[in-house]
Amino acid sequence: MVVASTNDGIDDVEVDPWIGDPRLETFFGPAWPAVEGFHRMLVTEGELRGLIGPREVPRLWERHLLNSAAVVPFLPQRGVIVDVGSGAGLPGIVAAAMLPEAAVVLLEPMERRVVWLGDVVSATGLANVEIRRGRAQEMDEGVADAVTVRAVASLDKLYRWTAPILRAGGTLVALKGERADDEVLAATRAAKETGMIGAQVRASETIQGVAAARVVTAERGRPGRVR
Ligand SMILES: C[S@@+](CC[C@H](N)C(=O)[O-])C[C@H]1O[C@@H](n2cnc3c(N)ncnc32)[C@H](O)[C@@H]1O
Repeated sequence: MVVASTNDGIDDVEVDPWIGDPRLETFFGPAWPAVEGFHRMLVTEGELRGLIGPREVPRLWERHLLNSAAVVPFLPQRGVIVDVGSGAGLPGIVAAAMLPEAAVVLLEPMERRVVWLGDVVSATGLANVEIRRGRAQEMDEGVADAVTVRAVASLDKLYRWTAPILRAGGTLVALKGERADDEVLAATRAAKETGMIGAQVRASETIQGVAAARVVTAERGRPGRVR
């Protein structure tokens, strides 16, 4: 961890080691201006607006923005993606920036966070984002080609909440941590009951040297298909 001493070591400030690293711009490509703008807003306003803790600021790139980018390889280039429990906009804003031809719906029940998401969309100019205030259980049925989710609920709950949102053949893409395999096992019954099939834990790489994210993917079964 990089630490900058601002006052004879009395007031040490942790610095994000990714600041100024050219590999970020290369990795994000055309999405870079929007992702960089989003990062800037999180740094300047994120803590103040209660979206991230102070300790997260120096970890924004690796733990949050690159981690969010890890869902993109499992998402369709076009179609409707619903990000359930967007919060600060993770992974939904990053996915929208990287998939400009997809229509991304950020679903978030908390008013304060909905306002923030609107501010982010205005500031970044992302034209492919719709913000909806509400809970997953209240969302329209069968509308999504994919659902993304990070840090919202256990996988068994996510199956129950998101299977109805997905069209048949649509994919749930859930960022999970170390216990991803255990969660898949624990959700076996919920998978059967909700018609979610083919759950897999995938290691998703972003930039070389960054620990791969663990992503659970599962598909909403098509009627009549053998599981
Ligand atoms: C811990 S935060 C995670 C936010 C963001 N996905 C991230 O990774 O930083 C969980 C978010 O899920 C939202 N949430 C909780 N229950 C929900 C539900 N039933 N449907 C949709 N969102 C929900 C909360 O309001 C909150 O913003």
